[in-house]
Amino acid sequence: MPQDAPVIEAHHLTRYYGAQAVVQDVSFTLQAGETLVLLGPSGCGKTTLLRMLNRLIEPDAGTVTINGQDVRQQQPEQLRRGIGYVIQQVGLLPHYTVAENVAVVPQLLGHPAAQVAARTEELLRRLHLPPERYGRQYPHQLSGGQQQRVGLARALAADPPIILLDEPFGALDPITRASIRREFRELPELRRKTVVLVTHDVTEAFELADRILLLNAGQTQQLGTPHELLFRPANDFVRQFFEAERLGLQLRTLRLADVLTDELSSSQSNSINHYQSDTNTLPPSATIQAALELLSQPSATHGPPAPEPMVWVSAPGNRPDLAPRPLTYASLMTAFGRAVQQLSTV
Ligand SMILES: Nc1ncnc2c1ncn2[C@@H]1O[C@H](COP(=O)(O)OP(=O)(O)OP(=O)(O)O)[C@@H](O)[C@H]1O
Repeated sequence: MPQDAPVIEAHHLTRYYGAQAVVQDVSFTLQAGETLVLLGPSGCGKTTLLRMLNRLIEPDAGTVTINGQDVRQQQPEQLRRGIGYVIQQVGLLPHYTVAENVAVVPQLLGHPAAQVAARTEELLRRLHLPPERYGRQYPHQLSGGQQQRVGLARALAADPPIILLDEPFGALDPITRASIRREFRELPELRRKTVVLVTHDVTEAFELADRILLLNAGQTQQLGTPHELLFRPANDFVRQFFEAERLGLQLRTLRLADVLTDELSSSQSNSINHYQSDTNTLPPSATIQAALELLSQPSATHGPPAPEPMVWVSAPGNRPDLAPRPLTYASLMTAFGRAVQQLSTV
């Protein structure tokens, strides 16, 4: 969970190319552990905004402070060693092995050799590149997805508190992309880090973001949680930007606890007699999408109290006295439709 002191503060950032303001008066504040996704159509200024955070581009107006210090007071090289940076083109050093590529920044920072070696091994293993197999290979011997994993390992190697990512999964096919994204999201160390990620992929933004900054023509259209952008769009641009994927985004954003409000707080349940196993049980914090996926598994229960596929929702943490509830497609979709209608009309 985010702590109080801001890690990154962007104040009124503006950048021109010629007469065109490609980033215009953009501000945001990020706390430790938060992930901000910069989202918007091609050319809207996402990369320019990201690169102003680590001084790869200097703003024409506005300031960036990191841990309370103006980045202009720091040498750009020094600043960048404390900030992990991952780009779509990966940018691995072709004449360095995989292990050497991962070790570059910790070595520059003077970390002890044994510590660097141990950290490199650990990261390669965690990103599904066993070091005994891949450590001595060269980048050209790896697939695009594997190179992208090395790029991530390299950005994480010195354990920087801040990571900036520019379309990090952009060059990959959709299946590899989804699986690396899942690995990325589940990396335990990312929970402590402050992450800013550029994408134009709406699903990716909703999967990874704590908050989204939606840009158009260099200007902030809305800064908020995925839930806020979806159900409280600030203007027509925001509403239309999500239109084509609205249903999928609602399924990924709403949680069982959001749609089963009455069911989960009611003490009237006789389902406990039928409750069989926890392999088909979801917590109330699971998304509707996760519940639909579990319902479609062959392992979904068929039996009392319902003859059709059925999963269970465990009681909320504050009501351990309640029994798990059965959930079928029909009951889930009814609750989901009711919740969407309520959220859309408030
Ligand atoms: N070095 C440059 N010189 C002139 N114009 C530039 C330069 N870099 C970027 N631009 C322009 O600034 C605008 C914003 O570019 P930027 O790369 O930040 O957009 P983006 O949202 O990241 O786009 P994409 O999603 O296509 O990568 C674009 O119109 C681009 O043409």
